[in-house]
Amino acid sequence: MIKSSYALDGFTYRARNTLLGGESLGESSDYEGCCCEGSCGDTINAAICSCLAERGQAYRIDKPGCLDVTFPESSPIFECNINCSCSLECFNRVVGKGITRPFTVVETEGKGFALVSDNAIEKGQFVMEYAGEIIRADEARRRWAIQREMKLPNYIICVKEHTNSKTYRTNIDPSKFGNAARFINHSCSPNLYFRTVRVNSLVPSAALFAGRDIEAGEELSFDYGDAMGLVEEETDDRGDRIRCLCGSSNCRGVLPFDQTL
Ligand SMILES: C[S@@+](CC[C@H](N)C(=O)[O-])C[C@H]1O[C@@H](n2cnc3c(N)ncnc32)[C@H](O)[C@@H]1O
Repeated sequence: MIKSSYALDGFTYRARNTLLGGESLGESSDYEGCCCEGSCGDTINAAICSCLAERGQAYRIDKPGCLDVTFPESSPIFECNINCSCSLECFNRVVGKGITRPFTVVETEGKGFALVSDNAIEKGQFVMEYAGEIIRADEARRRWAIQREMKLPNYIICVKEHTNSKTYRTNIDPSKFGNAARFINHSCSPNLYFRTVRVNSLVPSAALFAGRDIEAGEELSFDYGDAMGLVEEETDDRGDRIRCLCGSSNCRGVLPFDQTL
C-alpha cells in the first residue's frame, strides 16, 4: 500500500517530455514539414502530402484522434510537426495537441492515486502521452534502486522499440516532472495501450490509446509490462515485487518490473 501524500511531493506539472531537471525540449523540430494547406487528409493534400507519403498514415481521417488499426504495429508513427504548413486541425496532429479531455485524480484503497476519465472514450482514441523526464539508463537504475529501497511508488517506464536486430530504449520518469498520466495505475486487464509517436523530436512520445470503449467515471489503466515491451526473461522474480490490486480475473498477482532497468 502506498502513501498518497508522497506522490505529490515536489511534483511539477509538465505537459510534454522534458530533459533532465524538467527543462523543455524546445520548440524546434528534427523533421522537415509538409506544404499542405488545411488538413493533410483533405482530398488534394492526401495525394501530395510529403509527411503521409514518406511516413505513412496512422490516423483515421473520418474519426479525429483515432488510430487506424490497419496501420502496422511495427511501423513508427510520425505526426505533422512545427515545420508543417497544414492547419492545427490537421488529422495528422493528435499527440502533438496534448490532452484535450477532462480527467479527475482520485484516491484509491491501496493503490494511492488513480486517474479517472470524466467522459466516455471510444476504442482507438488517443487519451494522453506518458510525459516525464527523459533520463539515461544509468540514472533510471539509480532512481529505481532508491525507490525500491524506500518502498516508494515507481513511475519510471522504459519504452522499448525493436527494429531488426536493435532495441532502442527511452526511459521516461514523471516522478518530479510530468503530466496526469503519472497517476495511471497498472491493470492486468487494462483499457489503454501504448504506441510510440514522434512529433517534433527524435525522442518518442509514449502515447496512450483506448484499447476498448471506456465509460465515463472508469479508472484508466495500462499494463506496465506491455508498455515496457517486457518478455518473460526480463521480468524480475525477486520476492519484493509490489502486490497487484487491479482486481481483474486474470490478475498476475504482482506488478511487472523490468529487471533490465
Ligand atoms: C505510475 S504510479 C501510478 C500512480 C500512483 N498510484 C500514485 O499514487 O501516484 C505507479 C505506482 O502506483 C502503484 N500501483 C499502480 N498500479 C497498481 C496496482 N495494480 N496494484 C497496486 N499498486 C499499484 C504502485 O505503487 C506503483 O509503483
